[in-house]
Formats: sequence, structure tokens, C-alpha cells
Amino acid sequence: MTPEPFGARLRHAMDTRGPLCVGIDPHGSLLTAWGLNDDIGGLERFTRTTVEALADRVAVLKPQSAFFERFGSRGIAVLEKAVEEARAAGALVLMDAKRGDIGSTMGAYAATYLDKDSPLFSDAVTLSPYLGFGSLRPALDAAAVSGAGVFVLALTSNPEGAEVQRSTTADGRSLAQLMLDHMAAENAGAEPLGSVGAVVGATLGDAGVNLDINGPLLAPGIGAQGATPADLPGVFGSAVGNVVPSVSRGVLRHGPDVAALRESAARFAQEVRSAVAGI
Ligand SMILES: O=C(O)c1cc(=O)[nH]c(=O)n1[C@@H]1O[C@H](COP(=O)(O)O)[C@@H](O)[C@H]1O
Repeated sequence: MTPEPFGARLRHAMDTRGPLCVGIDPHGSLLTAWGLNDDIGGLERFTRTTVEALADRVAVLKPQSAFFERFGSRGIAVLEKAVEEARAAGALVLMDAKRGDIGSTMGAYAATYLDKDSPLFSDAVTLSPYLGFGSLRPALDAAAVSGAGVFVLALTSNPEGAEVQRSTTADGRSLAQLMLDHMAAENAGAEPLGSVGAVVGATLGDAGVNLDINGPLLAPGIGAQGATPADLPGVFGSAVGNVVPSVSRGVLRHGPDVAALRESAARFAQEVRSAVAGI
């Protein structure tokens, strides 16, 4: 049986739970602030608490792989368990790994995150297209087979991104626009939403690119990086209905109390609803 595509599953989750994505970023400083040791035990507690607090209510949980990798194989084991438990509780898991490599190596990354039989199989993974969009082909193909999705970096939330992503290509488009146009081509004809998403920072003011890709738009940068849900209409314009706003530290700093984590996520979700309803 063909699996339900990620885009359709995400649209359903956004419609029923609201579009918020919460990032699981176990910074050493957050572990300390939660009264935990910055060690594997602290990582395990932090991750379990976050999943328990939020996986039954937010559309997407986005573990940042680097914060788990720093503990080696034991950190990866915590990550595997988090993916499994979050999915079992109904959240879509977006693995934030930002992978990008030559096509043959990309196949191995695709096998890691996008093959149903992999222990790290996730609903979607973040990818960097800056070795050329075509280098992502093995991941795009693997995602189509398993009903998973990908989120491809277009315009990142960090100020350093612009010198690369806003640079002009031979045909006059910005590099980011070229990537977005590739994404639109991948998503052509998909209903209700394609499975190839773009990452566009909520910090950008006005994205200044055509975001009409028929796919989801992950908007990190809300909270600790200074953007707010009220900024979303200005950045995304008429594409705001496809935005998945993403917050990590802005929610996580309210832990370890489960009720406080839930309240914070609910507050961001409400602010997103108000901002989107206003346009
Ligand atoms: O792909 C991402 O999630 C991402 C893209 C981007 O442009 N900017 C960005 O901050 N992120 C990630 O989003 C998270 C932001 O964390 P906070 O600043 O704590 O909300 C981190 O895990 C970043 O790696």
C-alpha cells in the first residue's frame, strides 16, 4: 500500500493541532537551568520530559541532532527513543540534521532518516541544497517511497546566510529563489500540500522571494532569535497559511515543569493564530 504522503499528513496535523513546531535542542545551558547535569542522564531526562509535555499536542517536534550526537552513541540512543515516543504520541517528527552531500553519500543519509526500516526513521528531515539541488535526489526519491518529507534550506534565519543565499545566479534569480523554484517543481500537482518544504527564517522582515512552492514553509527564529509570531505575515505574505512556525529555546526555557512547557507552547500557538487570522 502506498503510504500517505508527508504533505497530506502535515496539513492534517496543522489543521487539527495548529501549525506550531517545537524544537528539542538540549543545550548544555538549558540542562543546567533545568537542574540537570550536562551528561547523558540529563539529556535523557530533558528529552523525555519535553516529549511527554508536547508530543500529544503540537503538530511537529524537531529534535536537533547535534545536541544528541555530542554524547556519541548513547546520545543517538536517546534520540532514537525520542523519535519513537513522539511519533507514537501523534507528533510528526522533523529530524533537524541539515544534511547535504554529493549524491552517492546523500543516499546514505536518505537511508538513515527516510527509510522506514532505519532506527532513526523520521517523518521528515532538514537538508541543505547548497551542493546543488540535484544532489538531494536520493533523499527526494527515498522520501517519496516512504511517505516522508524534506525541508530544504532556502533563506536561513541567521544573518550570515544572506551572503550566500541572496547572491545572484547566472540567470538573475537569487540562489534562494532558484532553490525555491526547484521545490515548487517537486511539489507540482500535489494535494493538499507537497512534501518538499522550504526553510525560511521568521527573522527576515520581508522574505523578498516567491514562496509559492505548494509546500510547507518552516519558519525558525521565533523566540530566542528575536522574531515573534506577529512577524509572520510580513515575512510570508499570502503564503502564511503554509507556515510551520518553529520555536526551541523560547519554549524549552520554561521547563522542567511540564505544565509550564505546555502553557508556553499554547501561548505561542495562540499568538500564531491571532497573527495569521489578522491578514
Ligand atoms: O532548520 C532549522 O531548523 C533552522 C534553520 C534556520 O534557518 N535557523 C534555525 O535556527 N534553525 C534551527 O532552529 C532552531 C532554533 O532554535 P531557537 O533559536 O532556540 O528557537 C535551532 O535548532 C536551529 O538549528
